[in-house]
Amino acid sequence: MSSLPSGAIIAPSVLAADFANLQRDCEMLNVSQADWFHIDIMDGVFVPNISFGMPVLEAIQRHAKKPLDVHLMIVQPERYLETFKKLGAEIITVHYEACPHLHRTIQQIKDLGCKAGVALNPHTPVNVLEDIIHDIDMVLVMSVNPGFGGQRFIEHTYEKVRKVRQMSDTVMIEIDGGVTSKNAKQLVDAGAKALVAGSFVFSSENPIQTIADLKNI
Ligand SMILES: O=C(CO)[C@@H](O)[C@H](O)COP(=O)(O)O
Ligand SMILES: [Fe+2]
Repeated sequence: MSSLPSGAIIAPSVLAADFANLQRDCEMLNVSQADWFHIDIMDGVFVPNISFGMPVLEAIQRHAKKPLDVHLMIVQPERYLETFKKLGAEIITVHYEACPHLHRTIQQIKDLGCKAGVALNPHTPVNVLEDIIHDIDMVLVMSVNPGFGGQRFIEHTYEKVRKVRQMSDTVMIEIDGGVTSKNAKQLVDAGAKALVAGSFVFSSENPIQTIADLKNI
């Protein structure tokens, strides 16, 4: 991806924001050192939880002044790609496990002018990406089972990140789930570039400072 910051990209997950104060939390992210807004879309089918949909994303878009990094935990994501683009998505990530025609789905995302990411569940080996990795902009390595914020980081993630980095020098690697200041540096050292953090940021006393701490690992 072009014009990337030299350090880690910090992408706070809006799933952990206070939805009764969404504008306030978006404005907090705007003034913080956060690079992206991470947007978790869950359909209750691919994952056992429903997060939020288009009206909420439309509200986020009105207040967010940074790129929207949209993580689709839904079946048949190709049905909604155009809508997510219209709602401001700059990066769209679909799950390998949800896309039988992954190459086509990736092309559709790129044809919309978005960056294309592929997410892997914790049990999915990285070698399934062998024939697609050079067509995508980002690999999202799930470091928890998708569906919920606030879960514990799976330690095997470091090994997966190293394997993805061996497959490609250039692909962006994003880590999602249970990221804190305790594991952030080791993840970056293993080859990660973008770190998603939900509860660690929004449950902290001073989210702006917490984001700055992650940024400066
Ligand atoms: O995609 C997901 C969960 O499925 C994540 O983006 C979580 O929202 C991250 O939250 P924390 O684990 O950082 O609390
Ligand atoms: Fe996510």
